[in-house]
Amino acid sequence: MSGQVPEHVGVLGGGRMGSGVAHAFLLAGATVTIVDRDDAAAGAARDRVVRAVEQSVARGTTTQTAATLTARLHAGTDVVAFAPARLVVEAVPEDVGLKTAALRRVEDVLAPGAVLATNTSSISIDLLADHVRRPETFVGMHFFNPVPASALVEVVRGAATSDETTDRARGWVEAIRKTAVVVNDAPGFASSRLGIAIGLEAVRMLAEGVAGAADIDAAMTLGYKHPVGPLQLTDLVGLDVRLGIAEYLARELGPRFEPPALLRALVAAGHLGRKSGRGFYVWPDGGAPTPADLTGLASLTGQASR
Ligand SMILES: NC(=O)c1ccc[n+]([C@@H]2O[C@H](COP(=O)([O-])OP(=O)(O)OC[C@H]3O[C@@H](n4cnc5c(N)ncnc54)[C@H](O)[C@@H]3O)[C@@H](O)[C@H]2O)c1
Repeated sequence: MSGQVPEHVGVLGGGRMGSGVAHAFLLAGATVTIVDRDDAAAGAARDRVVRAVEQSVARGTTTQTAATLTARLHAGTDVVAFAPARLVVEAVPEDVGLKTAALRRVEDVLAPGAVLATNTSSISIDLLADHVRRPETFVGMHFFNPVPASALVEVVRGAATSDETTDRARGWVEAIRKTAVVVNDAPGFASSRLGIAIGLEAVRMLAEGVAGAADIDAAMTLGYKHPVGPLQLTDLVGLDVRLGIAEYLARELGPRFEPPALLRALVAAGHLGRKSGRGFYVWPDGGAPTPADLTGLASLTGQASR
């Protein structure tokens, strides 16, 4: 296990998650190379990381200067730049075809022994491992959004991931001052599976009239010290996103993850949560959310609502 980050870290796809991963490894002392699909995307990725670095310096999260940190940041479009990396984290969009092609391209330039990690939030590690030549050095590193504010990384080991690869990934997570949980490859890993289970039950309770949205959320924030209640969290993540994950888990794990009719009705009505201004709550610009009136929609589901 390593208490240090690798000297060189590669990040494929410098979007929301990739730029966060790059920022975390830069702060921990690595030289970080981001590769994105074209010059514009690579430039945007670099700008995102530079902004995040400047914020960290302003907040006093690091004693290094922004200039020192960004001197170790590179962004481009050719995966050949990953050749010196001991770790590459893939963070391209959640699409099996895109990811398998990208992983193969990266593996072609990596030195034997380098670890190739994927930040997939739902795709099976074993499924992706079927497309790489060295599955023993392939592992999931599931970062959470936003990366700088999140304390957790799920290290997801596939059937072929070696103990050494798992230990190195766990050590690197600790070196960027986050906590690793090691999870065997399974649909939804640990975090999404538990989070969705609570979220779906909260929607069913709302539809059955057990309690209103604010009371259901308070039961978890005050009763269980969750930072956000399950219905408000569903609004923040996006009802459409959570519906997609629930459908996937229902296919993989059975009917206990079947999405409630109320969730489907809200998505069909375009009530997707904060991003559309309305979900289980109404989200006024700059104001505090208030529980939405779901009477009409709940009746569409054929279930009682209060
Ligand atoms: N957003 C989240 O909350 C979250 C949380 C955990 C994990 N994830 C996972 O992280 C991954 C990335 O998600 P995101 O939200 O950062 O997406 P994003 O759309 O913000 O970023 C994707 C990046 O990949 C780049 N890209 C696309 N095709 C590419 C290619 N062929 N080669 C190189 N770069 C390419 C895009 O230009 C973009 O910069 C997904 O697998 C997602 O499931 C997302």
